[in-house]
Amino acid sequence: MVKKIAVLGAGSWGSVLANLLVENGQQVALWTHDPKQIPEINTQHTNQHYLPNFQFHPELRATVDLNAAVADADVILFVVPTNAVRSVAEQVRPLLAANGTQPIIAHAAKGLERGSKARVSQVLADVLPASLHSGIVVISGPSHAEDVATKDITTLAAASESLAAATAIQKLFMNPYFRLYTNSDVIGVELGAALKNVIAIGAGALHGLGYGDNTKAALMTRGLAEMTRLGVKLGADPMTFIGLSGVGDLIVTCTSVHSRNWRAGNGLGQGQTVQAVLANMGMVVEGYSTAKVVHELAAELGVEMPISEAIYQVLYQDAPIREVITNLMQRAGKPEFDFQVTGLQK
Ligand SMILES: NC(=O)C1=CN([C@@H]2O[C@H](COP(=O)(O)OP(=O)(O)OC[C@H]3O[C@@H](n4cnc5c(N)ncnc54)[C@H](OP(=O)(O)O)[C@@H]3O)[C@@H](O)[C@H]2O)C=CC1
Ligand SMILES: O=C(CO)COP(=O)(O)O
Repeated sequence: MVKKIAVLGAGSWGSVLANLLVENGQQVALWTHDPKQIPEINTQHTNQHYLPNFQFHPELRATVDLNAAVADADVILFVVPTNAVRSVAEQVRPLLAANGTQPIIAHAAKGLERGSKARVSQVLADVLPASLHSGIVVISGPSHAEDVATKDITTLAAASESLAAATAIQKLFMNPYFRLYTNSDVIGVELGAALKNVIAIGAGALHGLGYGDNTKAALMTRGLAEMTRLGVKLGADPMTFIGLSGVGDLIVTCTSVHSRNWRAGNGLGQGQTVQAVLANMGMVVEGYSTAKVVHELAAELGVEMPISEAIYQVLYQDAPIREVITNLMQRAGKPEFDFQVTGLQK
């Protein structure tokens, strides 16, 4: 059955997901807060700033009318940057009450909110009616918009406390090149997605500085160890970090030129300033604000996250990258595994 879906956010990921849903035969309203995008998306069927040289399905429609987008929607999918989710949800809340609808709430944002340190589903639960909370679905995994646009085979997790809601989202998105797996570990999936962006900035920086493959593998593997350490402390299942939203997304973000986080790091490695790389990206670099939240959480919870902390020092304290790498390598020796991997029997 055709579902009505409101996709909120017409950046690179929102417009590609909306386009995919149209191709899957769904009725989609792509909401943007920027009226300048409407003629381009609806008439030329492009979104050149966010997705150069890509032609959308002619039936994809964008709107600035949030009420029209969410009225009677079966699903509302938030795809704005993490730090914009709260303000968009606050605009949606009164519209839901006025329309008396009970849509599935989903999101595809990858970060931790500045200030509150909340995961995105926690932000949504903070703002939206309690009757919708248990059905919030997170979709996340190794998935650059640029590759999905060209129908590269892509796999994601659809995580929710409600298997019914996760399965409904899975069905809407699945097609011959896009495959979703349900997952009940919302905490782990959201943390994997958010924390890998910080590590990806580090991977880009190593590339920019000319480090080789051994160093990049070391960063990813030890980065994953500390992502898992913080995740477990916050209630995630450690197994989630070897899944799509952990190792999967870490690989794609730490190795792809499409990654905004990797490109930001690469610019830093080549000697650009933080301000310059952020200003020139023209798209969100989630790992920048998440690095600060991770710094705060790690200190608060007493979790050792040396790589994320080094990246924080580069981003916020002007620490020279080579110096933080030297400091990391001079740390005392330690065992490889310092946490218990549950669920695995000897
Ligand atoms: N790009 C990708 O490949 C993927 C991205 N993601 C995640 O999806 C989320 C969105 O990323 P992405 O699409 O890349 O981001 P972009 O920077 O490409 O686009 C963000 C969009 O959100 C809009 N926006 C920003 N602030 C607000 C606001 N306060 N109210 C309404 N709209 C707003 C922007 O509008 P404006 O043009 O006015 O700035 C823009 O249209 C991020 O959390 C990202 O990590 C996840 C998987 C893949
Ligand atoms: O999460 C992503 C790919 O899975 C997108 O990463 P970037 O935001 O770094 O482009």
